[in-house]
Amino acid sequence: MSGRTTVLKPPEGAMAPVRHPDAPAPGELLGAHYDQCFGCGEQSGGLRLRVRAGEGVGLTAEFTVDAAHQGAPGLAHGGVLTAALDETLGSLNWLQRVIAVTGRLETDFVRPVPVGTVLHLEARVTAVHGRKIYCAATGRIGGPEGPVAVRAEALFIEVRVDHFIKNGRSEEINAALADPDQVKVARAFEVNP
Ligand SMILES: CCCCCCCCCCCCCCCC(=O)SCCNC(=O)CCNC(=O)[C@H](O)C(C)(C)COP(=O)(O)OP(=O)(O)OC[C@H]1O[C@@H](n2cnc3c(N)ncnc32)[C@H](O)[C@@H]1OP(=O)(O)O
Repeated sequence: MSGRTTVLKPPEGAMAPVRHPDAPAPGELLGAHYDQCFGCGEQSGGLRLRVRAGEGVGLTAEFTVDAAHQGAPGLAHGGVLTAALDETLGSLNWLQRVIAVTGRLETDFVRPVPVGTVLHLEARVTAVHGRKIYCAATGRIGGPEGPVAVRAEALFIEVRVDHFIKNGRSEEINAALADPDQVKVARAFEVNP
């Protein structure tokens, strides 16, 4: 796509993404990866994104823009829309059973998105090269087949659980480590990839 930085173009030798055999079935709702997550958790003012597994290494998500998400009066803030794209793209990792963080994310804002709108998101991994995961997403308004309002391309980088343990504030890390279910998911990805 014109205007994109070259780092978002998969290099020669990049591979097609592989859906993990234990990935959630198409149509299955993916739960929050962390209940305090701004994107998929339940906290007030958050995005409360609902993500469903799709076919291949793809998925869909819905984000309802509410008054807490405004930039201009009655319109969604661009950074909030980018966060919705980021969260949707990050959820793709669950289909590959890897843990990865956003390295680069480029967003096109095509149409303004009014408060009250349901943003219908769709994302897919396009290529993988070593730890680098290339992916793309769109957000449509007026229905899943409606016009594109936002779109993004991104590069995620695979990391180990240690990335969070080393860098996260100890208060939240200790609470997460004390929650066996949360850690079980993260460990399962690493021990049994
Ligand atoms: C108890 C705990 C439970 C935890 C349970 C799991 C929870 C799972 C939560 C997931 C959450 C998701 C939420 C939504 C997604 C976010 O929003 S994630 C948050 C936003 N992102 C970040 O905070 C990332 C901050 N950045 C970093 O930490 C580091 O820069 C990175 C990305 C880990 C890379 O550092 P690194 O591992 O040292 O990698 P490095 O060797 O520099 O680079 C590797 C390759 O990537 C390329 N690369 C790296 N950065 C970039 C970049 N910015 N642009 C272009 N290329 C890049 C390099 O050029 C290199 O390429 P090659 O030489 O291999 O061709």
